[in-house]
Amino acid sequence: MAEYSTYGSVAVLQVNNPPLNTFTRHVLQALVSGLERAQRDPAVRSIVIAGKGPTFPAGADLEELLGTAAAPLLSNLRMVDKHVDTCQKPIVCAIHGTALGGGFELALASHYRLAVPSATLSLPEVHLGMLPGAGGTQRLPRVVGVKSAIQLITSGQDIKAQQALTLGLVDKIVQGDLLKEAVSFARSVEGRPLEDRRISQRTVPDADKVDEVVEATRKTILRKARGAIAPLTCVQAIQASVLPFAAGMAREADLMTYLMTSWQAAAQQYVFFSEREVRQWSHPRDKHINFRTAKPTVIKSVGVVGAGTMGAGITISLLQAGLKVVLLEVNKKQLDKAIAVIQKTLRQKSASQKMSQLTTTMDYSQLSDVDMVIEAVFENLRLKKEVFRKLDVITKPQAVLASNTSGLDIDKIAAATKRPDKVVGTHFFSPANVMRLLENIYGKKTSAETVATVMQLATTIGKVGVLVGNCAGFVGNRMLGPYRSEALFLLEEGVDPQDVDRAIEEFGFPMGPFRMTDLAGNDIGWRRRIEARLTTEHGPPPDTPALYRRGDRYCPLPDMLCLQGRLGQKTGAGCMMLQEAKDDLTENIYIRFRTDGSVFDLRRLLAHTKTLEELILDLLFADDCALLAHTEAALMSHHAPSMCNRYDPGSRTALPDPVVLQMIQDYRQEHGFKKRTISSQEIVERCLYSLINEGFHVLDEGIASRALDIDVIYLFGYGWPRHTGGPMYYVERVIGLEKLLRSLETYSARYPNHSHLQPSPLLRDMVAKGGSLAALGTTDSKL
Ligand SMILES: C/C=C(\C)C(=O)SCCNC(=O)CCNC(=O)[C@H](O)C(C)(C)COP(=O)(O)OP(=O)(O)OC[C@H]1O[C@@H](n2cnc3c(N)ncnc32)[C@H](O)[C@@H]1OP(=O)(O)O
Repeated sequence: MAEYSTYGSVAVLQVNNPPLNTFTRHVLQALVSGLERAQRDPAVRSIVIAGKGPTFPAGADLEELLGTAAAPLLSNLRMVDKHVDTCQKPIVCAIHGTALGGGFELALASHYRLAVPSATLSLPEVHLGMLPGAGGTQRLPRVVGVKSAIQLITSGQDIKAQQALTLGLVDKIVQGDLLKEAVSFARSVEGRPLEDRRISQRTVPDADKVDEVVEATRKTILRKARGAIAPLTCVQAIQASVLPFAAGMAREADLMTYLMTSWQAAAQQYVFFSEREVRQWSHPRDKHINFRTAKPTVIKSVGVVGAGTMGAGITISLLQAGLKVVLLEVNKKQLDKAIAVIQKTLRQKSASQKMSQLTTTMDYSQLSDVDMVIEAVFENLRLKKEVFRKLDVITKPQAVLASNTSGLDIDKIAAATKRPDKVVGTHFFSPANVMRLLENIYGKKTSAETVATVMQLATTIGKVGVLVGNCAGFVGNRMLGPYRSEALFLLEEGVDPQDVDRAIEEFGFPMGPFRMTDLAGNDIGWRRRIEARLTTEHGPPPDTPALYRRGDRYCPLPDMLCLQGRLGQKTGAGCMMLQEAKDDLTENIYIRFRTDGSVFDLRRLLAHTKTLEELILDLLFADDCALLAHTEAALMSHHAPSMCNRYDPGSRTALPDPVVLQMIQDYRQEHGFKKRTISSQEIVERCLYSLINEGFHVLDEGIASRALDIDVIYLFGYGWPRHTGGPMYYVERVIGLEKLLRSLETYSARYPNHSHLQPSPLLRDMVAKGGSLAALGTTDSKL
């Protein structure tokens, strides 16, 4: 637990609790015993505290902190820190790996800190809905000042050793053998006065500005917190650091109790474990196939087909993980553009050496030797099948073939090959090198080995991989469907788009449904609806009622907006940016017409905006697959007006567009909708409850195996607010399943033709039998 040894006058205490040396009550008791022994021994004149194995303590043991042992654990930690702080012999912390939370707090209570260059320090408690409750909020500001302490504690960000040295958090960076250096350093400071080494005895450098600093940062913290209570509570604790140390500690302890007993802390700790639990996957249809039984194929090289935004992002992720990549793109200009983006991103990350692992090509035969291919071409089933047919012939028989699709049928794609067992879906989220989620989709014939391979790939490239079944939209986008529909129905009834967005953003989403579709591109859903024959590129299908499709209520507003060329924010601009974007546009439009054998005069085109929209449509639905890649490029640089908002040049701030508001008003009048005032609560409930209700269907059908899989998908792919634990956790632990059922019953009685508001049979069953989502398919008792 804490190994004791002496090197002459130096006692060394090494925390030994693999794998991360986290603090349990027993570890802390062992540390206290070690400290007492060293203090008692007259031959010992200094003490070194270090971590055995790969790291310095990574903080309190969360499993213990979640249970009934939380209070004793915390009080033990505070006691250890007090022992260390007040010790009459100098204590040196030797830091390697990650000194996190309580580990970093122990280091701050010590008199000296040495670190290896690769060490990372941080106080990440805010991500767990807590604050650094063992003196972190009191000692850190005494070193770095209130302003920096607020920044570091409310973000929970990593501090690399060099930065820690600059901030005065570390006294020395050690290049060689850390323990040896720490022992000799400890020996060198023996007998020196300790008073100025005790951080607790220092004053906060910017104490006179504390109120000013808090006032200046409060608004930003509140905005970033999106409803989480921990960040502002951390600030309150930091504010108390200007008080005498003991008073500040008492304030910290009170605020810690408040947070520790909040539902938000429980939700965020659930998120922590769920993020890791998804790695322990099992096949929803056959539990014998799981992370323990299925062996992944070793992947060393990956082909990426398509160098659009997604393909480039995926390539960056793979290169950053040290994999070899062959990037294939049939369009030379697009390929060059992607190479420039990849180069720039890797350079920003100081990882330019990774470029040597990249081969770019326009020739499919270059993929003959890769272990796996990720296809990332335009979202079009015909095109994807064509690509898979080619890949099946060219790649080695054992290569895994993955499709980056956001909702197309994996079985249909697999059927284009003679190796359906090796075909799988890998749904990356945009930007693919930034977003953590990877939704992995198995088809009917996908083998256990292939599933294990893509789940392993997620871990290798630092993503959170979640295994799901095959259905339209998989888990994430399928659940988003009812949410979007309900948002549109709210427009019909009298809410303006920005009011729907505001209510959802107040709940904690970074973006409401309309800003989100504006950003992603409204044409994506439109194309999908056209493929599903719910609409056409010219308007509703003939002989179709305007507000119904196949017996279901349908809101045609987004189709109407797309028909007017309101395709989305794309590169962040509305009509006003169109003029400034001419050059890019010229290039892409030129490509398209060269393929046609003709050259088009863009200036004439811009003079007739309608013609431009027609051209975009023409490109979108072009039969020639080769054109589709150009289409994506053309659309990316086409600064079309957004669906519901306008955007000032260079800004991402959505402004309500009077044109759209008028259009919605005319629409309400035409279809006899009577405008009524709708509360934010109703907006949030109807949108989110219909999404969650779909989650119950997804579980019922075995598309997701566990509620936590859905939560992780929403947390890491869709911006669901982390402090609520995810949609399924939130509804079970905060709202209550019974209340969800009653609300859905009320809304579905009021809107009998909104099918997604009809409570799912699984929900009804659970409420009737008192079942629990947490227990459904969960493999681990931690949660
Ligand atoms: C009051 C509160 C106080 C005083 C605190 O200290 S709160 C805790 C502060 N510390 C943290 O928040 C650290 C959390 N852990 C991490 O950030 C990471 O685990 C890591 C950076 C330390 C290591 O990352 P990585 O190498 O990727 O490993 P994993 O994240 O996969 O973790 C390996 C297994 O260890 C379990 N784990 C990690 N941290 C803790 C912890 N603090 N308590 C208990 N268990 C922890 C994690 O769940 C993994 O378990 P398995 O999934 O393998 O079963």
